[in-house]
Amino acid sequence: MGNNDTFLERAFSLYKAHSIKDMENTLQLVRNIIPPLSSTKHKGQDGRIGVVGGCQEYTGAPYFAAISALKVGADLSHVFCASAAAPVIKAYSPELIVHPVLDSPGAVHEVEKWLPRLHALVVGPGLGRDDALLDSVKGILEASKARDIPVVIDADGLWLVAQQPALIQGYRKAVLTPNHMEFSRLYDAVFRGPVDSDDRHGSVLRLSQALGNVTVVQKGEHDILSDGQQVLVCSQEGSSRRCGGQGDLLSGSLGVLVHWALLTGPEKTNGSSPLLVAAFGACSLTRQCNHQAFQKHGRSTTTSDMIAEVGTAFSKLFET
Ligand SMILES: NC(=O)C1=CN([C@@H]2O[C@H](COP(=O)(O)OP(=O)(O)OC[C@H]3O[C@@H](n4cnc5c(N)ncnc54)[C@H](O)[C@@H]3O)[C@@H](O)[C@H]2O)[C@@H](O)CC1
Ligand SMILES: Nc1ncnc2c1ncn2[C@@H]1O[C@H](COP(=O)(O)OP(=O)(O)OP(=O)(O)O)[C@@H](O)[C@H]1O
Ligand SMILES: [Mg+2]
Repeated sequence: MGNNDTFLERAFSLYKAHSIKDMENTLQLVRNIIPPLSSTKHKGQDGRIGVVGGCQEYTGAPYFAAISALKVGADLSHVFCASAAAPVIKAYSPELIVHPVLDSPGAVHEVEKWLPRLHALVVGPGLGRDDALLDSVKGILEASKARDIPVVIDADGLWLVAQQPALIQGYRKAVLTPNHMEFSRLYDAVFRGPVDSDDRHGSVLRLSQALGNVTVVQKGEHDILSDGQQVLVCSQEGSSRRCGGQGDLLSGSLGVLVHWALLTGPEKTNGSSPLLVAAFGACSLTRQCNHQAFQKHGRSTTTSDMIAEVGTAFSKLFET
């Protein structure tokens, strides 16, 4: 019995040491995709990101995503939202460019006009599930694919994808960031059966493969990421505090990192998919923000406290 305990402890610490080494290797790849700060660059070069989301009920989520993109290092951050949400989001922040277009009849055209000027779209935070709005978002996704623009799909954007997986099937520049519920919903929609909760790695791998190698990030106690070939695990230490909005910080950050990763290309990511490396970066960053904010605020930590940590968390992880 005693021997067995020692064996298990050793096996566990070996596993832990191995995974810490893996994490460190992958963090190094994230560092490789970060563009240097330079006085010769013009505004916009480090990223122009669009967030599609925000409706009468939810204004926090698109704000969190869009401000996170800026704090990570994008130069410009746009929000395309329903008209009722726009004044609220504008009032949170003078830093965001807010377009009250999503519930207008010409929504797809209004967003399409901006697409040539955007490097990546984050679709879903605070979008809601109104059919007319979702129908416009379907058109926006199709227009983005036609222009080869990378898309991060989160929250109610994943609700739409679960209704119509064909929308992103085979689109290699899509990253899906489901939480526990959103993952089950997607899995069930694609495989017509429940997730095997004992095999999270296999489930994420299979879902990515079935969707034609879109990148899937299953958030949870450990984040499991796959592009249908590799599976990565992000166990960066966070905290036990699970306030709403942490996922929005993740998807907004990922919008910028996806753009940077695609600019850099696979030569600098050691053969791993640039999108997978970007996703690992966003997961590590979100969890590190959570960790730092919790050190200061404990149980009262909120997503705004985490956003205040983005700069120092980023330096600690990626600029040391
Ligand atoms: N301040 C805001 O405006 C916020 C708005 N949000 C928006 O709210 C809308 C709905 O998002 P939801 O995430 O609630 O999506 P869902 O409506 O799919 O609900 C997810 C449910 O799953 C539960 N859950 C989460 N993790 C679980 C786990 N490990 N095991 C069991 N249950 C679990 C949650 O409590 C929640 O009730 C989206 O538009 C989203 O962007 C959220 O982003 C939170 C912040
Ligand atoms: N049990 C956990 N322990 C540590 N970190 C976690 C845990 N669960 C989730 N996280 C982290 O919190 C972040 C958001 O994940 P979460 O599952 O809360 O997303 P979400 O439900 O989409 O959030 P939101 O409220 O913004 O919609 C991710 O970075 C994830 O790694
Ligand atoms: Mg969410």
